[in-house]
Amino acid sequence: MAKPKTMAEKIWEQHVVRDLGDGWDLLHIDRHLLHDLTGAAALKALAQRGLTVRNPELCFATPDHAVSTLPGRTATTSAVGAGLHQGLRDATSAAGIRLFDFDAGQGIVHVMAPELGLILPGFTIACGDSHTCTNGGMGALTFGIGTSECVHVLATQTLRQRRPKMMRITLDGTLARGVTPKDVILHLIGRLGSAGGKGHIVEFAGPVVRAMEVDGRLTLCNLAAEMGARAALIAPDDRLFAYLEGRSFTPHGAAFDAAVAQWRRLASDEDARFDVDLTIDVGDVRPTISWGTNPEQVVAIDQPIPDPRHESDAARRAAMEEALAYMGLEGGVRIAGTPIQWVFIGSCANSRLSDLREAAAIVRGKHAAAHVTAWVVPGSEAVRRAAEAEGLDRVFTDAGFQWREPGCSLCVAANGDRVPRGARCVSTSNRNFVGRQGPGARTHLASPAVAAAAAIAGAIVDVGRT
Ligand SMILES: CC(C)[C@H](C(=O)O)[C@@H](O)C(=O)O
Ligand code: SF4
Repeated sequence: MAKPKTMAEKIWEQHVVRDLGDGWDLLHIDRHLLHDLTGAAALKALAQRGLTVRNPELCFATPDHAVSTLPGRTATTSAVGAGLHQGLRDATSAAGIRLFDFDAGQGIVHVMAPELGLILPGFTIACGDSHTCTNGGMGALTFGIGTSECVHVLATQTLRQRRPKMMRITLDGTLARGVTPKDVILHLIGRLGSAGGKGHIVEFAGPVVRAMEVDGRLTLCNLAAEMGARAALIAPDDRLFAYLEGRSFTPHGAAFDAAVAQWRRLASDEDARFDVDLTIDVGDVRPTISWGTNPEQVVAIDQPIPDPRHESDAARRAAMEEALAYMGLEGGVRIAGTPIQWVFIGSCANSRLSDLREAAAIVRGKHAAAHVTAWVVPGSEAVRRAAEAEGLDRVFTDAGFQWREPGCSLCVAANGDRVPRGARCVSTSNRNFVGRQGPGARTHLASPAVAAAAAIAGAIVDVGRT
């Protein structure tokens, strides 16, 4: 009998072009996604080496990191981004690569690609970006790679990879009311640590994942990068097939049915062996928020910030003290009640339609606190249009929030926009590193619901109690 395999092993084996020895394989890449930073740089480097793109029809590009998100923007509104955007336009047009430009499907690459049906179960996906793992929520095997590896993929449509270790995290229980996929993944990162998934491809499984909408699965896989995982993925199921049917790049008619039959066989075999196999009951997870400068420094919203004086490990204690000093917080004090000045609802972690609905449900009929600047940045033009069609933009603008154009925006502050020094921002993004949202800016990672509630209250509040 054939050896039982994990889902990642099945996809991996279907894509091996050559065994390179020493645990390395050369893999075929089904889709290569390019953005305005690494994508444009890789195309430039390729041209400089006199090489051409092997399969332009398998490459798809969009400008997201450095574009302006100001309403009414053009390609030159962002002074930092203008050159990068033009570079991506020129290079993709010269290479014959399809560019989803402004007013033509633009968005954060990890938001627009799944919604267009560009990511299908069983595909291998490469992108010069660490959050490529988001796409594992679609049942794809992903590779977040560096610019030089992007050049390799452009030239050969293959990628050299070392065979990974496999980890499964089975999420058991039933989520409490008001607890979102973002809370679950922040909780998991807090519990397992920011190196908890290191060297592994993480498969999320179990009843909580099965009950989760596709958008939520994308959020879960997105933050696997913050657990150090090489990739994350979720077995495709009827919920995903229903999501995929009819999307622009999804197969249609009989081809779709045939694809579904193939996709059903991707799930890990019953007896498949994982190097690490965890089962975690998430029934008691509460809305969760980060307090520090690393995504593992999180706390349930009704709990006090951990006190470094109670930490016995000296290195950890020092890291906690340093984080608290940067964040302007004190250990042992309840996090709820901390005044905030900024809110950012956006990023590839949480800028899909369901995220905007989650935030709008809290904001509707209320107004942001006078001292708070609150931005809503939809993940893609398609999300923006869908949200506007159901009036969500008005819900936000009536409440004093800014309704912006799609892009990475304040998640990484690479387009010139930034949270001011010393300002405290509740952000639905995925990284809270020192200076991530601007020099001296203080970031608290949270769900759209927690961020929206904080904007209204002008302080971090327990959404369970608003
Ligand atoms: C700029 C890009 C290469 C980077 C990444 O790799 O993730 C960015 O998207 C981020 O989130 O920090
Ligand atoms: S939204 Fe943030 S995390 Fe996602 S790709 Fe852009 S910069 Fe990276």
